[in-house]
Amino acid sequence: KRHKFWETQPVGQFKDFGDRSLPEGPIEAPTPLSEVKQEPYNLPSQYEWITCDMDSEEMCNEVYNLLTSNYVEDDENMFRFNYSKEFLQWALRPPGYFRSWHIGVRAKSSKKMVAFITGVPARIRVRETIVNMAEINFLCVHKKLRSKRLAPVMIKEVTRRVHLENSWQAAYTAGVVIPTPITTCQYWHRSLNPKKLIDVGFSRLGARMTMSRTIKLYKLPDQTATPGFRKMEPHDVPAVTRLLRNYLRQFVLSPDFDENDVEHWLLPKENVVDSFLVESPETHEITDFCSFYTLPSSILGSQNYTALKAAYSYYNVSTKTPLTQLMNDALIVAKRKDFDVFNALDVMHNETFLKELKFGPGDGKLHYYLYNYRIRRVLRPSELGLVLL
Ligand SMILES: COc1cccc(CC(=N)NC(=O)c2cccnc2OC2CCNCC2)c1
Repeated sequence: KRHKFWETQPVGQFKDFGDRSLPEGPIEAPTPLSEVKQEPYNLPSQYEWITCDMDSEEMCNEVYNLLTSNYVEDDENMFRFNYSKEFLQWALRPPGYFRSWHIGVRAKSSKKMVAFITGVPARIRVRETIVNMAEINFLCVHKKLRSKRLAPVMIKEVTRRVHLENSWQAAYTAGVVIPTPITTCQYWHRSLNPKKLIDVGFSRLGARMTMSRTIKLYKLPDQTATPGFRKMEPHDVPAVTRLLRNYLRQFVLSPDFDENDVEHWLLPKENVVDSFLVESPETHEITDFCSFYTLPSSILGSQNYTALKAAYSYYNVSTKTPLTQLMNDALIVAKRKDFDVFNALDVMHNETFLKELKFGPGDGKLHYYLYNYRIRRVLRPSELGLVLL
C-alpha cells in the first residue's frame, strides 16, 4: 500500500525490512539548529496554529472537548477514549516538558479548535544507548476535517518544534500499520464488571454461559493477598526508582526513569494513576511494584451507560511476589475502585499472567514506532519495556 507521506520520512521503510547491512541507530544525522525551519509549516488559509498552554483551564477545556468528540474509537466505533482533563495535564507536563510541543489548530472564523498533536520529552534506552526522544501522542483531527491531509502537516510541525529543542528521535503508537512497526502488541481485557461490559457490548456472554455463571467466573476477593501490599507514597520514590531501573534493564527498549520521572509518572494521582508496592513485613525492603492508569471511554450507543471505567496496566515489577499474584492484587484494588475492565498489552512479562488471570484477547493490535531510529530487527512484545499513554 502506498504511504505517500511516510515514504518521505526518516523511518524504517518496508523495502529495507530485514536488511541487516543497515546499522542500528539514527537514520538521519541532526541538523544544525540554524538550519531547522524557523517558521511554522503552512496550514490551509482558514486555519492557524495555536500553542496549547495546558496550565490554562480554558485551553485545557478546549483540548478535552476536541478529544472527547473526535479522538480514537475502537474498530466497531462503539467506544471512544475519554481522557480526563487532569489526566491530560499529567500526561503533558512531565519533568522538562516544552509547552511549544503542545500544538493545536484553530479555525480562524469559528475560533474552534479542530486539531491537536503533542510531544513530551523522554529518555529512552535502546539496548545500551540512551536516546533523548519525544513521545508523540494525542494526534487528533476533527471528524469533519478528515482526509484533508491535515495529519501530515501536524506531524511535520511537531517534528520541526522537537528539532528546535535539539531532539531528533521520537516514539509513538498507532492502531494502524504505517512504515514500520518495531513491534506489534496484542491487547487483552480482564472483566471486572461483566454485567455492564455485556450490557454495553464490550464483551459477549460466553457460549453455554449464563450471566450469573459469568459474574461468578470474574468474581474477586475483597482483600488483596500479598502481605505488605500497599499504596505507593512519596517517601518510596528512591526505592521504587532503584527497583524499576533494575527491572527495566532486561528489555531491549525502555524508559530511563530517574527519581524525578518516577515521582511524576508513578506517584498515585486520583483518577489518573494508581501505584502499589510490596514492602516486606520482615525487612521493610520494597520487593515488588504494580501500577495502572485511568482511561475511561465514552460509550457511544448505550441507553443505560455513558462511560466505561477502564484501568490500563502501566509498569509492574516482580522480584519476590509471583507476578500473577501481584497482578491479581492489582485486579482486586481496581475492582474495589469501581473499574469495569482492566486492560493490558502483552509487553514485558505480561503474557505470563494474562490467561491465568482470565484476561481475554482484544480485537485489535497496538503497533509501536520509532522516528529516525532504525533497529536491527522487529522486537517481540516481551522485549519491549515501554508503555505509552
Ligand atoms: C474500550 O474503548 C476503546 C476506545 C478506543 C479504542 C479502543 C481499542 C484500542 N485501540 N485500545 C488500545 O489501543 C489499547 C488497548 C490496551 C492497552 N492500551 C491501549 O492503548 C493505550 C496506549 C496507546 N494510546 C491509547 C491508550 C478501545
